Amino acid sequence: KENSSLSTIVRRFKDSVSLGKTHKFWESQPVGQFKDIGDSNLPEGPIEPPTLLSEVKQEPYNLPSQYEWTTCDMESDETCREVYDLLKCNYVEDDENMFRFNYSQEFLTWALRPPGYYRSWHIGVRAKSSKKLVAFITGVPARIRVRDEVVKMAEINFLCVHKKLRSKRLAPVMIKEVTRRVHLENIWQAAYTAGVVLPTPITTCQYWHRSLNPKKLIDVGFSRLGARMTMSRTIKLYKLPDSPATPGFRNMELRDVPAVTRLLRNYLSQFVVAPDFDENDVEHWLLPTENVVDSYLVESPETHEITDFCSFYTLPSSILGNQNHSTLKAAYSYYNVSTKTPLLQLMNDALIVAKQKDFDVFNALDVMHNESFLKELKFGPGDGQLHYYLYNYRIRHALRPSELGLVLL
Ligand SMILES: CCCCCCCCCCCCCC(=O)SCCNC(=O)CCNC(=O)[C@H](O)C(C)(C)COP(=O)(O)OP(=O)(O)OC[C@H]1O[C@@H](n2cnc3c(N)ncnc32)[C@H](O)[C@@H]1OP(=O)(O)O
Ligand SMILES: CNCCCN(C)c1ncc(F)c(N2CC(C(=O)NCc3cnc4ccccn34)C2)n1
Repeated sequence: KENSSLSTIVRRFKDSVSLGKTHKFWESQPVGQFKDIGDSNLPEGPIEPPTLLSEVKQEPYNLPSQYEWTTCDMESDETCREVYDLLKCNYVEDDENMFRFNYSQEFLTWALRPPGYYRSWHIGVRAKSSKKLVAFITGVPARIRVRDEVVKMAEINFLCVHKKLRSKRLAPVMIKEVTRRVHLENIWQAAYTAGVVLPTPITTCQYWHRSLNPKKLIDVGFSRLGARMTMSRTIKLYKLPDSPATPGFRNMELRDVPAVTRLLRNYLSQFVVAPDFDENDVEHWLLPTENVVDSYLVESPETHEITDFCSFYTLPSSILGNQNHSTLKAAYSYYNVSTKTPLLQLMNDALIVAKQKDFDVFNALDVMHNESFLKELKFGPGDGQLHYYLYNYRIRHALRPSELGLVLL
């Protein structure tokens, strides 16, 4: 978006203010502090040592008296529906409150039940009287490599407080409670992302968007007709072939897990921060799951070697207050590896299959090697930034997005 809208200016102002304001909660936490930026005497690694499990607070943190903790069993359709409804109405919106993420129920059960997950890390808050779910926060276990150290971490996500309960300091209680429950499993680090600036990002990424259905995107206000552009010229600009160009480009299947794991582990080893995926992880996170995650690979027609891989996840957004459309169908670039097929061609094939699947837009962060294809494949810079954070682990210098090999949902 060339001329920054007022909301972007306001957000940038808030971001810069955040650097100056006191963060009563975050200044009490073992995270990089703004005052420490540039202090290269501070060692890289854990900020606080682990404590003895007997020393971890055994009972949950106190909630305001009218609320109670609940563990959300995502295997229960009823509970999963309650979580879905809470997020559908109260989760992340864009700066102009035109869109709100609408993570599907099947996406949530996939995102929250990876190998080795803990049900106790799916934490809800209910009103005692109505039993209504009013807040949520989750963790899932992950092995994250930072430089040459593989660290057991919790990936924290889906922090949500009902709109009616905002600005009551509930979020810090949710965060302390998930921290306590993660500590009980002898895990002392976490990774998380947010659209807001907190102490202290390890890197800040830019979102890029590739129009697939430009007419709808303009109708709903996601994008604007370019200067000196007509609608028909815009539709032609973003037109894509009907089928992928790469010979041997096909859906990933269960039998491909070992080869894809090798390909991905080798590729991710070049980044400073990246997941340490094994075959079980690859089977869960990357095997195609309808309406949740799509993954493709290139199998050489001659040698049957698997040489390239690309994937994207499905995250629709509710369109708030538009007569003609209620849902924005968005695909988010996930993990991509190119060893033989040029990344540009591989990603163009990803755009082609996403368009075939009726997505309206294909989003990508400027992480890994994504910058090499964004402009050429007609992605435009978004106004959303995504800040990456580690909890209880210091990185001496902020990373460039291209040094990051981690995509959170
Ligand atoms: C070892 C294991 C560790 C595990 C934990 C690792 C840490 C995990 C951290 C969580 C990773 C989450 C990853 C995601 O899910 S990011 C997505 C977050 N969710 C949304 O944006 C959905 C819509 N918004 C809401 O539901 C509420 O506004 C939330 C719940 C976000 C804040 O509620 P509310 O607006 O009613 O505010 P408050 O009065 O209760 O509390 C104000 C305090 O909260 C700090 N705040 C505000 N927004 C965030 C945020 N996104 N991450 C961390 N902290 C945040 C804020 O700076 C202030 O602290 P301080 O500035 O005074 O210090
Ligand atoms: C905690 N998990 C982090 C990932 C959650 N993710 C995917 C996310 N976090 C912050 C963002 F800034 C963002 N953006 C995608 C870009 C975009 O599409 N912006 C227009 C738009 C359409 N729908 C929505 C809904 C909410 C916010 C912006 N929206 C900006 N994505």
